[in-house]
Amino acid sequence: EKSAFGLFGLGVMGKSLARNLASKGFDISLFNRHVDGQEEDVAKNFKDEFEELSTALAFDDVALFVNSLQKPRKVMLMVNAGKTVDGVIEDLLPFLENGDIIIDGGNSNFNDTKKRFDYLASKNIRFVGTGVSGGEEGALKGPSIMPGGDLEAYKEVQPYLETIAAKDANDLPCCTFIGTEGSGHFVKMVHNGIEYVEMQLLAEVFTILKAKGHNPDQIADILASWKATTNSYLLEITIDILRKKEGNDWLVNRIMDKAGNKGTGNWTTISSTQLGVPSTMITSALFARYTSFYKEERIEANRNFAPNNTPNLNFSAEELLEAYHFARLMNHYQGFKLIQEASLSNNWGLNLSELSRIWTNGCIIRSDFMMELVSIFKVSDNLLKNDEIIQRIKALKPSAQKVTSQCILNEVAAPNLIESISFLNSFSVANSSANLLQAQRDYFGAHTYQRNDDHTNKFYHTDWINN
Ligand SMILES: O=C(O)[C@H](O)[C@@H](O)[C@H](O)[C@H](O)COP(=O)(O)O
Repeated sequence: EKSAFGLFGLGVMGKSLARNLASKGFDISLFNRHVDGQEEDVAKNFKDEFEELSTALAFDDVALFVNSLQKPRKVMLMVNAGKTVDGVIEDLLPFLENGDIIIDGGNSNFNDTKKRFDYLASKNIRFVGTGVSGGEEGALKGPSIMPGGDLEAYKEVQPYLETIAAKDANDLPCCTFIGTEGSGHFVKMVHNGIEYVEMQLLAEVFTILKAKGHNPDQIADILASWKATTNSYLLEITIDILRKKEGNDWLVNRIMDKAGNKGTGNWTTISSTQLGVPSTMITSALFARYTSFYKEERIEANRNFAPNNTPNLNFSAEELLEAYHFARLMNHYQGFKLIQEASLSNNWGLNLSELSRIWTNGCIIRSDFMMELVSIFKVSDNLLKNDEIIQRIKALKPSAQKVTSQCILNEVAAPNLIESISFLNSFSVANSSANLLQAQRDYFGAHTYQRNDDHTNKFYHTDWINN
């Protein structure tokens, strides 16, 4: 009996997706290469480990794996992003036939996905570049899935992806065709950018509440009280993490404060600069991770610059919650703005309401606020033009100003919270000082400028030195 679906690559996510597919009754084939120097047959051992995989077929030979699949073959790659994907595609190609489908479910760069889409199309192989979010547990119980590329090919794999996906509040799959080319991986990339900020904001709340003298358990209690107002998956896991003890100490206190990253936040920042979109929150969250890596220099800088008095932060936990929520609003505004701009510049025609719907469950940034965005984006694509959001920002801004200004005065590190209010301050200036930048550029480089009393597209140059 041939398998209906092939899963290539049994890392953390691959294993979870395989068990998810099998538990939904799909006949699947599994492939994992031999790990160098190890006799172990990864796929076979994995299959034998779980009841739900009893009917699955396991392979470490590419030809046998491909041959075990029904036509058109559907092969989902769950391998590391980058060159590995191209290598695996080259390994598969000799055994695939016209019309077969490759799905790349890793965190691939959307530019690579576009190239692979075109390359494989030239060989009559159909390609679906799909974002998969939810981590190990999400992939097992129901991730959020963001497929993009070949719509007809998507229709062939839709039953598998939609069946394993998380379900939204109306029991609809958190999986929808995003758009052509690398659009699926693009929105997954920005999902991760938004994720970076959500995590950084919680880290800054942790910093502030520590500076106010609270221990991790007390901070977990405060965050738990916030769930009623604005719950999210990341808030919930942060509470669990802060409660985790190791002996008499909290485990979090034993973890080295150097935050890693695997590239998606970096790519989001690069895309923002290329598209000319001020994703200042994502960039500052990424740079906060980079700053954390300068551990030795930070210790030295702490000796030279840090104040030796106890911070005097006289704002309430309620005001901190409002500042946190204000910053989350700015984060989601910037993230969806980047997606909207990329959609326009690539002609992807992305639907922000549908995108926020598939992010209401399964993914890392699922939250109560994301649930609201589904209906908000039905009204307008721009959060800062939505009446209800405008009123909410106005109501939250005083606390954001109070919390961030006191963090600055007390030298408490809160770059993302501070960036959120700084961004709105800049973004809500009708007449900014960019006119001086234009004059300076024209002064030293004759770069010309437009005049605000001439509404044609005319550009002017002034000889600032001789006249
Ligand atoms: O949506 C998800 O399931 C996660 O985002 C997942 O994709 C992964 O955990 C990130 O890649 C972590 O990214 P960093 O290693 O860059 O923090």
